[in-house]
Amino acid sequence: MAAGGDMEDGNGGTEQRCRLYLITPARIDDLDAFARDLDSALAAGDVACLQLRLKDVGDDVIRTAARRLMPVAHAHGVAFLINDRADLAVELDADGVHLGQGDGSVAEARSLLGHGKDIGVTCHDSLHLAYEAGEGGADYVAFGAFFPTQTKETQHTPDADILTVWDEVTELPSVAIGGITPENCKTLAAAGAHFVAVSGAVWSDPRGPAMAVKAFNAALAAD
Ligand SMILES: Cc1ncc(COP(=O)(O)OP(=O)(O)O)c(N)n1
Ligand SMILES: Cc1ncsc1CCOP(=O)(O)O
Ligand SMILES: [Mg+2]
Repeated sequence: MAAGGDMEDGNGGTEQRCRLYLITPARIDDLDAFARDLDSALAAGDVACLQLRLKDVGDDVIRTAARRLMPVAHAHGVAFLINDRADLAVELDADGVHLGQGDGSVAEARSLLGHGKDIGVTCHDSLHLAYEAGEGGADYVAFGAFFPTQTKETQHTPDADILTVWDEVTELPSVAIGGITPENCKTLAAAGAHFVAVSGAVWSDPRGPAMAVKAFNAALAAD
């Protein structure tokens, strides 16, 4: 799905249907140390995508982080998306953008990014928002938060059934997000999620991010 990295979902013939989608912490104090952690995490197993999700920082901080981290992602064949900002995604030649309901339209992002890039849309617990995003030309829709999370204040807590319904009515990939761990991710994959988007359970794992990636891939591969 993306030029610089492989965001193909499992339906593309890979042996594992549901794949891991990583999201950076909202704040990265030591960029070089994070880049080393990222490199070891991506070397540890299959990851479809990394989303740079810095919050409450200036554009130059996002630019610096993207220029340091995108090459690491691409070295492992991992797509690199920017959160919120289609304009920066274009400027930085990222593989796409993730848009929340307040981050501008798919049409606007597509006019900036063109068709070779991935545009994802937050759809909370709403099939209506997902249909709207799909009709607008989104490349994936994201539902969540499925489990309690400390990473983001969320009002929406969908049931996993929404993933099954979505999988039955369309081939447009779905991403599940919110409090996902190696212990609970399989329920979402079994329900139909094409990707599980994860932040805290990887970057805050006391065993280190590489062991967390291994644990997720072991859980997602298990029957
Ligand atoms: C894959 C994925 N899904 C949902 C979100 C949340 O986006 P949004 O609602 O715009 O909230 P912020 O992440 O911008 O705080 C996401 N970033 N990625
Ligand atoms: C960005 C976002 N959107 C809904 S929940 C969430 C946080 C995901 O992070 P974590 O995997 O740590 O719960
Ligand atoms: Mg957003």
